[in-house]
Amino acid sequence: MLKFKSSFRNSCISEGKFFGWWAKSARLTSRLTQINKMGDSEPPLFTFGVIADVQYADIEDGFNFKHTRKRYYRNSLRLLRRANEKWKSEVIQPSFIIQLGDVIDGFNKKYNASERALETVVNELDRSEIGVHHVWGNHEFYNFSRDDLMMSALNSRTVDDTVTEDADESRLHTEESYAYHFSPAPHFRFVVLDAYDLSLIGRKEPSVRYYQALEIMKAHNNNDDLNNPPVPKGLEQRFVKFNGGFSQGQLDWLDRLLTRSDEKLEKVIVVSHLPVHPYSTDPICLAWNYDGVLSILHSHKCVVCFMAGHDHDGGYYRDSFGVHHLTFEGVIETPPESDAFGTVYVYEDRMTLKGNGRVSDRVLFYP
Ligand SMILES: Nc1ncnc2c1ncn2[C@@H]1O[C@H](COP(=O)(O)OP(=O)(O)O)[C@@H](O)[C@H]1O
Repeated sequence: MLKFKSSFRNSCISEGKFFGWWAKSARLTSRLTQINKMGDSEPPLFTFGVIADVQYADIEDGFNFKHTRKRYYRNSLRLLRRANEKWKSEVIQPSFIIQLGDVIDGFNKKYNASERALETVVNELDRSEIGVHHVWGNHEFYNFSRDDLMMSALNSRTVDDTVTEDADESRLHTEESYAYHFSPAPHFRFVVLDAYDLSLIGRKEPSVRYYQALEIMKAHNNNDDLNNPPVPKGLEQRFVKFNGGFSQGQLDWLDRLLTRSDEKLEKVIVVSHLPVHPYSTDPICLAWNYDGVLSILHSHKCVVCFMAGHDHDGGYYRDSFGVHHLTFEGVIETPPESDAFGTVYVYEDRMTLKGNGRVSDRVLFYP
């Protein structure tokens, strides 16, 4: 004990400073304990799980396009299992899970393994018996056509028909885009957006939306390879084939829906594969018409949070309207010894994100 004390004291500058530090640290510990106790003693209204960019494929590890990040294609399934087991073991079971898109990797298409890979991840998710809301990302479209996705296990829009009181509205877009909403608890609503509604990968070539997307791309990107960004830096980088945008029809629907939520004094969480705030992501990952979405979000009081994937490094920004923009770290670029998923505890005045591995803890007070 004495030995420890003296060597410890040797590393401290002075006894006075040591006791000052000790008193400060003790106060902080007690405050943190109080905060934890407050959180623990107050049961959340409900909780939900979030995971992004699993990109599973039964292939050897690889790298991203720039060779700056390793991609762990097989291990991503292990991390998905770990997340699911954690959610399953929670004292308060999550009401649902949000899968933010790119659940299997585009490489599956090359190996004719798309169906098998999808079955593998869906079986994995099914083990917890917690309902999953699936968002569609670019890798969904590398593997499947929009028609195939509509018929697949990745179409979770049917889930909302059982939980929303606005079934008519949720069906509004059945033919047009994969956008829907659901209300898991009174005064809370989630909106799933289709960020590839206008895109070269999510629309068939002879279609109005494909040609609209082509026009947008031609106006901003002259490269032969449209996955190659038009500029090396800045917001214009987002005009690449692996991104997309929201049709005017979808934006009008979102606006109407949020007006209704304002009237009902709801809190709304919007989710999409592509982020919409430039400070919440590397701009190369932004939705083409991110600004159109932002101006709608900002014209309604009900919006509290926007969650996205796509940028595997993740990001966070609270904008000037108090809306939290969370971009979740991608599972695919998460080393085997780490994790990348979160559980969100929803309260009357805030949401608390409990992150795992690369996903940080955050307290998100409503605007
Ligand atoms: N700078 C770039 N130039 C050309 N092609 C690119 C560039 N960045 C990505 N790509 C291509 O775009 C596609 C999507 O990129 P990828 O990194 O797989 O997306 P994600 O981050 O969604 O996994 C891939 O085919 C990739 O090779």
